[in-house]
Amino acid sequence: MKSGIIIKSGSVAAMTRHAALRARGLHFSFGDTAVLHDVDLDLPWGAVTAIAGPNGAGKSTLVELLAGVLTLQGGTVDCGEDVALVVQRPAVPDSLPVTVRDVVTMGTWSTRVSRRDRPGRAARQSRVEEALDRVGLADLASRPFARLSGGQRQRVLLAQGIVRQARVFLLDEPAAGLDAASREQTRLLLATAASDGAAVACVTHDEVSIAAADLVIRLDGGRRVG
Ligand SMILES: Nc1ncnc2c1ncn2[C@@H]1O[C@H](COP(=O)(O)OP(=O)(O)OP(=O)(O)O)[C@@H](O)[C@H]1O
Repeated sequence: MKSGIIIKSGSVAAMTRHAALRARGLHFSFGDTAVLHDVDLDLPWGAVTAIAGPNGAGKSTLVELLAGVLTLQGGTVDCGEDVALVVQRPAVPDSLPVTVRDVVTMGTWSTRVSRRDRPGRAARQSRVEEALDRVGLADLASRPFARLSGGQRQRVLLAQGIVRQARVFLLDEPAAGLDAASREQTRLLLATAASDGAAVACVTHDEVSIAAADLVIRLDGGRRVG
């Protein structure tokens, strides 16, 4: 993956021109505490971008701004695409009776496709089953979402994004708390999404994931340092 297809076949300048998501001059503060200072970035199509940096550098804040979960205070984010956000610790009340399959099926509720162009029920169901299979959760499809581990919940959200046919995936520490085999499986999933053309960005502390990424964005103290 370090030999990212795009880097080898085109220039970084070309990737920048065709960025799936472009952010300029991002500033963000929690109260009086500034946590991001003038951050610029481009997420290219067809590549995995690792967002790295020490604890408290502002990585999660950055991803939440890019996904629109936090409201911009300064700067711009341009992205005309459906963004799938896979948060660090997907939470759900224990009493909420939703299964893994239900959560993935929510990906078929896209409002970006007109009712007329929406695939039929059977096609939607088979898309859900394929996505469950792709993230390795087919065996857990009927289990309540609240009874999954953190890493499994992240994979469910990833499957939901796949079903939604999201073109931009933002993941906050998809490797955190996973064993080596699951980390490798997640890296492969992200690489496959990128080789299918999606723009993938993941916050990570995992050196193997950073080394495997096509591009690395480094933050320190809320500033872009690489
Ligand atoms: N809701 C909040 N209210 C106040 N300060 C916050 C809040 N969320 C984050 N911060 C602060 O903003 C800074 C950046 O936090 P952020 O979670 O974005 O860093 P991070 O790089 O993702 O860290 P980590 O690697 O530990 O997950 C930290 O100093 C943190 O304490």
